[in-house]
Parts: sequence; C-alpha cells; structure tokens
Amino acid sequence: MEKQQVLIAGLGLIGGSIAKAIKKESEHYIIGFDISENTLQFALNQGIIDESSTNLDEAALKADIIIISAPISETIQLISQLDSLPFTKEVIVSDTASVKGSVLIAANDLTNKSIRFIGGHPMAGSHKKGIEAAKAHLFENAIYVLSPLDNATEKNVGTLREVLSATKSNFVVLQSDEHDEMTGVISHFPHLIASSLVHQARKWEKKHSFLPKLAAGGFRDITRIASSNPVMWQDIFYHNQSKMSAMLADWIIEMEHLKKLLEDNEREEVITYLNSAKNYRDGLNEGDRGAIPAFYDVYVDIPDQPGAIAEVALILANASLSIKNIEILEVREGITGALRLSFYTKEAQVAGQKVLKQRGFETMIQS
Ligand SMILES: NC(=O)c1ccc[n+]([C@@H]2O[C@H](COP(=O)([O-])OP(=O)(O)OC[C@H]3O[C@@H](n4cnc5c(N)ncnc54)[C@H](O)[C@@H]3O)[C@@H](O)[C@H]2O)c1
Ligand SMILES: O=C(O)C(=O)C[C@]1(C(=O)O)C=C[C@@H](O)C=C1
Repeated sequence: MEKQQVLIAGLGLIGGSIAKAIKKESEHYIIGFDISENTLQFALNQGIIDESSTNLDEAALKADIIIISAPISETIQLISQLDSLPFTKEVIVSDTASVKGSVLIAANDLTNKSIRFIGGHPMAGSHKKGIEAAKAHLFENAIYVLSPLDNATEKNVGTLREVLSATKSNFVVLQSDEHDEMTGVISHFPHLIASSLVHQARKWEKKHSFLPKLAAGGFRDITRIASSNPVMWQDIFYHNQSKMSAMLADWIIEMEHLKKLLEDNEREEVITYLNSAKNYRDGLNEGDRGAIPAFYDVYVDIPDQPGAIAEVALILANASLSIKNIEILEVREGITGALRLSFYTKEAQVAGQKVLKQRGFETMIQS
C-alpha cells in the first residue's frame, strides 16, 4: 500500500507499542505527539518515531491516519480538538481507549466532514505504563477491536487495518455497547475485584503481621493487575460506570449465594460451583490466544542453587526461543523451586518444554 503519514497522539505503553510495530514492519512515516517532552525525546532517540511534534493541530494536518492513544478523558478532548481543523483531505481517526461508548459519542458529535472515525481497542496490555514499557510485539495474536462510525467506509477500515496489521493482531468489529459490556466482564470488573482482594489482605494484616509472607502463587496470580496504573483504571471505571455498577450488583448477589452455600455446609454444591468454573476457565485455553495471554506457560522445577535460572535461560536461548516473562515461584532455601516461563506462542511453549525435558528438567504445562 501507499506510504501513509501516521500520527500517534499519546506515546505511552499502547501508542508506543503501536508505533514500534508499524516502524518494525512497514515503511509508513510516524509522527509522534505527546504532552510529555521526555516521552517525545525518548521516542525520537530510540527511533520509535520519525518526527516529533508538540503541536497537535500542525501534526494532524500532515497526517493520513491519526491514532489517539491517550487516557480516555484526554482522548475525548483530543477528538473534539480535531473537529475545528481545516483538513484538506480525508483523514482516518482512531483511538485505543479501553471503553468505547463515551469515545464514540464524542466522535459522533464531530461536524468536520473530512474525519472518518473508527474506534479501536487492542485487547492486550500490561500493568506497566509509559513508552519505556512499549513493545513491538505487545499485540501479537491479540484481539484488536474496531468500531467504525457510519462516516467511515469499508475502504477506510481496510486502510486502517493494513497499517495496524503490523501489530499482528486479529481484528474484530464490535458495536461500542457490546464492546463495553464484554470488556466490563472480562477486563474492567476483574480489575476492581483484584484491588479489593489486596485491600482485604491489607486489613487482615493488622491482625496477622506474618500474613504477606504466606502470599504465594495464588494470591500473586489473582492480584497482579492490582499493580496497574490507578489513574488509567479510574478513568476506565468512570467511563464504563453504568456497566460496572450493574456487574457489581450481580456480583454481590453471587457472593450472597456463595456465603449461604458455605454457611449451610452445602459441600456437593460447592464442588459443583468450583467445577463449573474450572471447566469454563480450562475451556478458555482452547484455540487461539484471546484476552488471556498467560496461557503459553511452562512450569519448570529447579534446584535452589546459583546458576539454575541462567541454565534454563541458556537452554532456551540456544534453541532460539524467546521468553516473554519469567517468574520464580515458591523458592525456599535448600529445596526445589519452580519457574513459570511464559512464551509468546503455543509452538514456542511446546518447543520450550521439549528442550528442557531433554536436558533433564521436570516440566509441566497446565491443562
Ligand atoms: N495499559 C493497557 O493495558 C491498555 C490496553 C489497551 C488499551 N489501553 C488504553 O490505551 C490508552 C493509553 O493507555 P496506556 O496504557 O498507553 O497509558 P500510558 O500512561 O502508558 O500512556 C499515555 C500517554 O498519553 C500521554 N498523554 C496524556 N494526555 C495527553 C494529551 N492530552 N495529549 C497527548 N498525549 C497525552 C501521556 O503523556 C502518555 O505518554 C488508554 O485510553 C487506555 O485505556 C490501555
Ligand atoms: O495484561 C494486563 O495487565 C491488562 O490489564 C491488559 C488489559 C486486560 O486484559 O484487561 C487491560 C486493559 C485493556 O484495555 C486491555 C487489556
């Protein structure tokens, strides 16, 4: 396709990752805009963008495609700023905000005839923020939601998809309301619960000061996302407020039901409850990677001795297998511990397990 001038407004974790992917995989020209001078300088120094700008209007007038990747409230404000610009050609505008309803309402209010708006949301991320955490492969195999407004043609959607194909994600078109309900269930609400579990532990620590030392794999797994950017998440809850509030009401009813099962010692029913959750959760493992990226994990038993982790890493490096994440689980003095290795793909997961087994390591893939 023709070389496009792509403006990325907001070069944090998500905007930076999109810029890196486009830069790596294509010839498109990338202009970066951000309110942080340091971010722009970093992006230029690292070759993540071709040009930096501190003037949105000037940069926008040069662009064929504008991807706004700022916090949601800022995204809405940036969209309305674009409305008054004297574009001389059609411009595709997209965003990456985690909630689509309020963004599309703002885009619907646009009167500028040159703007073709296509809402966007890559369903991958991290608990980190800022351009330093940006990765070209962040969205590989992830779902990328697109929500075009009526003013965007099939051709516009095709052009945006072509440029974003550098992210190697899988595109799906959703209406904003269904998007916000589904991400509410699968992303936003779990975040609220993760934070509330941390609060619960903190309260109980007043009684048992030793309690944090008992926080093993389970607590860490379920609360990882509580370490995310609080300002971003408040913004998400705010913009998805009505859906979150309905889900919270549902959850409270569910908890009351569970409370009753426990109080009445309904042991069989509790097994049924846990079993049906397990079956559903295990089923999410099947097929391609969806919103849950941690599935390509291999657990490896390692002796608690110097060099053990390096040895595992070296075996994988020699097999040209990249590790997405490495986590040490349950290593206590003098006994066997475990590593959780996360790979980018199913193939790498299987190959990783095979080479480690060949070298005598006890390994496990959770099914
Ligand atoms: N973090 C995730 O896991 C994730 C995943 C998918 C989508 N999102 C969405 O993507 C968007 C960006 O999130 P992020 O994680 O990259 O946040 P981030 O904090 O890493 O980056 C945000 C960037 O926007 C810049 N910014 C703030 N206000 C601005 C403005 N008015 N004009 C230009 N730049 C501005 C900041 O300086 C920063 O560089 C949010 O809307 C978020 O909901 C986040
Ligand atoms: O991986 C994480 O840490 C994330 O929280 C990413 C995550 C999610 O899966 O809920 C968070 C917000 C987004 O809008 C999309 C993805």
